[in-house]
Amino acid sequence: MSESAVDRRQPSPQRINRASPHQHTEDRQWHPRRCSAADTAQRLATMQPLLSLLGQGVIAEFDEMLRHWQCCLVVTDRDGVILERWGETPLLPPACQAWLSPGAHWGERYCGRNAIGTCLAKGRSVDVIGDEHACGALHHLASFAVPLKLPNDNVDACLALLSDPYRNPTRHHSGLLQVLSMQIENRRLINHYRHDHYRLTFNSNRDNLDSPRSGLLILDGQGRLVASNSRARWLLGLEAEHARGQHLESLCDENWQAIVAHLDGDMTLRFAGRYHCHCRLAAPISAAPAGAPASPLQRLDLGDPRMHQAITLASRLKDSGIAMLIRGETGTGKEVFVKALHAASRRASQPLVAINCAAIPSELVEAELFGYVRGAFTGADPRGNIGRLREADGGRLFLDEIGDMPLAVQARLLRVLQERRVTPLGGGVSYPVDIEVIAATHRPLIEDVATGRFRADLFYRLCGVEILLPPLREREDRQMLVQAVLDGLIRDAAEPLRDDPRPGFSTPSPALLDWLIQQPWPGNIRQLENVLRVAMAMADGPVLELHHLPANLLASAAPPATSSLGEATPPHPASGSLSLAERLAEHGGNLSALARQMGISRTTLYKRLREQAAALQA
Ligand SMILES: Nc1ncnc2c1ncn2[C@@H]1O[C@H](COP(=O)(O)OP(=O)(O)OP(=O)(O)O)[C@@H](O)[C@H]1O
Repeated sequence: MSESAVDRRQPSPQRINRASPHQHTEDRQWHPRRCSAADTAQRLATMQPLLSLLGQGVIAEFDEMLRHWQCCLVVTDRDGVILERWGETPLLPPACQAWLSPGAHWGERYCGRNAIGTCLAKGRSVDVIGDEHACGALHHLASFAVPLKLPNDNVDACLALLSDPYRNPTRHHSGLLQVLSMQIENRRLINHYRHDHYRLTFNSNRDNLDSPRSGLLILDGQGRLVASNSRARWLLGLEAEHARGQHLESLCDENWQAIVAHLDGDMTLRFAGRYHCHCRLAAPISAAPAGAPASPLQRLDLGDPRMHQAITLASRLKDSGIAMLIRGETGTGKEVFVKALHAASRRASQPLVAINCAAIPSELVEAELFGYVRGAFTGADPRGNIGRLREADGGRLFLDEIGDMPLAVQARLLRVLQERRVTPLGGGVSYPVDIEVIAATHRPLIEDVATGRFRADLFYRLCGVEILLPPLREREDRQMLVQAVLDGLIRDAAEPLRDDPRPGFSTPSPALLDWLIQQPWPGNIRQLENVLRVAMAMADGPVLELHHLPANLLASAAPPATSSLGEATPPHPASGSLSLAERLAEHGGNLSALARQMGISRTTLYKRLREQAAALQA
């Protein structure tokens, strides 16, 4: 008999057979439970992203080792419920095997001390061998567990190796688990941030840069730290909560521009003034020109062919002087698109001045646009006003809802665009302006030209090219967009909610994602954003579930009808038979609250109220 075989038959008396004075009490108190099939299925669905990541080759690499050690590997959710199992444990008694299959609940509240439950409770790796388990049914086991963390560092799962306790395999088992958990942590970080962040991998040995033991820093376009793996924080002596937001330049001796110049190549950086590390910087997947951060426009390209076409067109024309008219239903992201276009253009450092032609009373549009001299009209600011056109000098003027511009103002605007000079109201002096103009509308403006509501000459000056943004329900990248909108909400909430104990990372459960993707979204991305905001507020963890949405929100989706855009546009959600004025009264006159419920902007609501009032008077 070989030495290792002898070892296998000789369990350590201290660990395996040590009698516990409380053993019998504990046996009665602690016992693993099984979740119902429905509960297990729900848990599996929630953790699907992690399970498919494990299935994508992470586990396959260790198959042979599991067979050799005759042990099994399980992954559990945050409660300690086993979700999946790999490998066999032929030496374990059948009663024990039952606790290694999906649905078995290893939470400490049922099993007492055990590697899985205790690891999840403490948030660190734990090994429990033989009668160290509180539950007598588990005394035949040696179990080793490591926590798995989300990109925001919160533990959401656990990975455990389970075997009979006779092999004394602690060192190998915990080593394997550490490597696996690092690999999973890295994959999750890379997957989560792959689209618009840089990845800096570092190691003391150039040949080990691909190892899961390498440090990994996730950086934004300016070189600020957005996330990191635990190995990187350990190597650099960073605390998780203080690491975020630090600039890479404060950690090493090189400036960001010089580091970006080495994109995809190897380089050496000196960290903390002492440690020389071999490093490799990888670009975000969507970054187009090598070495440059992804442009704000490209970041909107999440995989929908029509959005891709719109973004490509805008990217080509952004500095050409050709006027662009952005058209799309309310909430499709026209303003976001214009802001991204401006930020990506040569005029990015100059002002982008937006004016919403639907929101300003028609008699004030001229004053707002062209400005006025002192005492130009009753009620005017006594100091005069230079007007939005001159405010935009050197930059870009964004005329939102251009279809609502009064005809008289259209004539004056046309003159300004032809002469490139502005004359304020009440004054004879004209001022030169250097502006690019970009306009947006939800209306088919060409039809307004045909009916005489919009000047043809102004239309052709503003519409060198029309860029159409697809409604959300027709976009093929809805899944990516849901996560992008969530990421935006988390970023927005980060500052004011710094003391909020809720996790800073959210992801929809498969069921919620499915539901979100199926909805007709009459209010497009704005409505989706509002729904996600509600889910985030209702959720008590990082996973947003369908049941986090109030029933009225779930019921508010309606089938598409035909709109003035000439495309399918659903009716307003939950419109019922109440007039807008009545619904406004129900909201205590709060325009924002009603607009939010309808999934439209305040401006659009205000306009619809005016239209309804006019229709009632007619
Ligand atoms: N690509 C995107 N990623 C994340 N959020 C987005 C995106 N596009 C739009 N949004 C969000 O959707 C909402 C509506 O966007 P935006 O105001 O640009 O739409 P719009 O078409 O100009 O609407 P309206 O016609 O009603 O003025 C905003 O709150 C914005 O933050």
